[in-house]
Amino acid sequence: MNKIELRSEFLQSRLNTSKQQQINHNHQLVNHIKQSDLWLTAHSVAIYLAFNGEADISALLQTDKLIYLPAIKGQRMQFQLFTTDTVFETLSYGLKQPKYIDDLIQDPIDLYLMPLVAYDIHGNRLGMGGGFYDRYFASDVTGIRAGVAFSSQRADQLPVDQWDVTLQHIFTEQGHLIT
Ligand SMILES: Nc1nc2c(c(=O)[nH]1)N(C=O)[C@@H](CNc1ccc(C(=O)N[C@@H](CCC(=O)O)C(=O)O)cc1)CN2
Ligand SMILES: Nc1ncnc2c1ncn2[C@@H]1O[C@H](COP(=O)(O)OP(=O)(O)OP(=O)(O)O)[C@@H](O)[C@H]1O
Repeated sequence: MNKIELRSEFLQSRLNTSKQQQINHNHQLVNHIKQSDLWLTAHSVAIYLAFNGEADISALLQTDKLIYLPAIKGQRMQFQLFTTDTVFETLSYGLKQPKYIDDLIQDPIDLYLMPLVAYDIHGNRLGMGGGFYDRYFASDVTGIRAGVAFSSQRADQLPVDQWDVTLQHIFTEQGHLIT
């Protein structure tokens, strides 16, 4: 299967999980993340606001760490510091994000927790198809790349394009996988 077929299949299967199951899995996921050395040693962490049935780790917003959220404009994505003053906007397809700040200088971030549509145990990642994370990491970015997903989003072997950026870690409700 190609990426487009895999994406539609995994997006569909993600929507088939019951509400209660999702709540349980989100809770387990957040606990695995919070117990990990990755989280414990990071000062600044990029997370995301779940949409479209993604694993919801927004409980991590309540922390002493510096939390960053992605904001997109055109083809660009940057990570903006989340504070009590953060103003949000909702994009046409229902994605909520901090209002994009023009001419922002990107702070370095220790740990990136990324949403995904599917992953494999080699650390390959299939996203929404916008290429936002791939383009972001194509420029010199330090920081650890970790994917966040339900274990049902695991694929046997994803197709890989030359621009694809791999995951060094994956968190699911079942635990923490190092690729
Ligand atoms: N929660 C979350 N935030 C995120 C991402 C993500 O995957 N999840 N992104 C990771 O990249 C960026 C947003 N990326 C996106 C990439 C593609 C589409 C997209 O396919 N939009 C379709 C309409 C969607 C639909 O309803 O089918 C479109 O523009 O036509 C949306 C967002 C930044 N923030
Ligand atoms: N480094 C890059 N430079 C230019 N274009 C890129 C780069 N990385 C990805 N792209 C473009 O982004 C598009 C989407 O790529 P892909 O299908 O792998 O996205 P994805 O990883 O699923 O999405 P996302 O990263 O937003 O979650 C591709 O058509 C590709 O041309």
